[in-house]
Amino acid sequence: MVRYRVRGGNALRGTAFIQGAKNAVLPMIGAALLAAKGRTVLRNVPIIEDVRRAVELAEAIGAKVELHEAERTLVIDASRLTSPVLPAEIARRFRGSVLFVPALLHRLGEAVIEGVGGCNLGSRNLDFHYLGYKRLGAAVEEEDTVIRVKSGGFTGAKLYLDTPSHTGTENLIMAAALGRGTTVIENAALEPEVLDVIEMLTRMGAKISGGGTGFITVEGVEELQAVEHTVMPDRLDAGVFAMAAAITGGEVNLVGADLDHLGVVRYKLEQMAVEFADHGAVLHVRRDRPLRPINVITDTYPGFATDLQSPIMTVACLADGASYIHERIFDGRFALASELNKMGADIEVTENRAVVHGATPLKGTQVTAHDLRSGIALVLAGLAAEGETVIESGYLIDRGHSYLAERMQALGADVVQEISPS
Ligand SMILES: CC(=O)N[C@H]1[C@@H](OP(=O)(O)OP(=O)(O)OC[C@H]2O[C@@H](n3ccc(=O)[nH]c3=O)[C@H](O)[C@@H]2O)O[C@H](CO)[C@@H](O)[C@@H]1O
Ligand SMILES: C=C(OP(=O)(O)O)C(=O)O
Repeated sequence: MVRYRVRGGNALRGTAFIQGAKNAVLPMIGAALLAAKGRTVLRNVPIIEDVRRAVELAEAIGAKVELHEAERTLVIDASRLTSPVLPAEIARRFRGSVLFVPALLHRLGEAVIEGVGGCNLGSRNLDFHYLGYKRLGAAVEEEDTVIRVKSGGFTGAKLYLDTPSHTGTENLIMAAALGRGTTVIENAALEPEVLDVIEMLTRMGAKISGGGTGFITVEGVEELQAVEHTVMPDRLDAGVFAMAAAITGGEVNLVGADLDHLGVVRYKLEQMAVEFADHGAVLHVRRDRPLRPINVITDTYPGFATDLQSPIMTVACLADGASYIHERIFDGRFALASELNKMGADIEVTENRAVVHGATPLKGTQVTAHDLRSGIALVLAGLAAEGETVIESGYLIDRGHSYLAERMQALGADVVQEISPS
């Protein structure tokens, strides 16, 4: 059992190093498995539990993978894949497991999906993925909880997504990249991580155009080569550290954070009284005026990232007045509200809308992380609370944030990770 203990009261000051992006490295591991020869090298890899699970899953299907933690580097040799089965005990522990399907289809002609995990946020459908594979020529069979996809090679087609699914876009690009002919994907995701994956695939030899326009064209090629690629910085990790400075009235330098990647999140934080100054590759963040309340509507990029909705809910607790939050991406992403209420917050939730009545002082207590971002949002609450906040399960936080306690301590926060037998 992993738990975090946080003692509040310190304004964060100093320098934090922003990790590589979880939501870019996971599809990149999937992309590395498309290369039948050579070794892929991924740099700036975040040392998070989801990456550890992805390494285990890649090994379970036959790849040879080395995770060099100190160097934040992955070396992947996918020259021999041996099993099409994505075993439930690993695949159900993270969402990124779904990104291994295209490589299995290209390399082994079959993928057996015993389960896909990820944060529990309400419905997390995969119909766009399966419908897309079918339009490219695959057969999809469902037997109880197991899904079997078979393909004797993909043929280009016109695809569309009802909404711009992040992993759906990445998977259909990877499926089309080694197909025959031209595929067009309409209403494709615009997230910076998707563009970084396209950059890596292009370096591997894929022919992809229209990234970032919502209208992607893929010309299939015969093979893809193993390459070296540096994972982009994690905009969600950067957003969390910016909010940690904001909630404590601190001042931090975020090395590697890219202000443009924050999209609307930047403007919402500015409206709350957070100041940003871009010094090249270092983002300076401070807050020294009272926090103002905010209206947030989550959306796909460049709208307000749903993954930062929980953290900003915590910050809103300390703003004087009512903040309104409308969650539009997931239908079950407000489990945080009742945990914050245990700490003294006053949050009302009606379906996918929340009203945060601030400012309410927060008091440390034992709280539950229901998912990765509600977990990190509770760490933020702990930083601003009186007394000690204990958050379980810390594993969920470690799924997406690397060396959290160490990086928070470097800013003067009292955050400790505790590991005990469960
Ligand atoms: C590993 C990864 O990259 N995870 C991110 C990815 O998740 P993920 O790729 O799973 O999120 P999607 O963009 O696919 O899902 C968003 C919404 O679309 C719906 N949908 C999606 C696919 C589909 O086939 N059918 C369907 O109905 C889902 O139920 C959900 O309500 O994007 C999310 C939204 O930005 C982020 O919160 C996650 O951090
Ligand atoms: C929802 C998230 O992740 P995943 O899709 O990996 O569950 C997240 O990162 O907040």
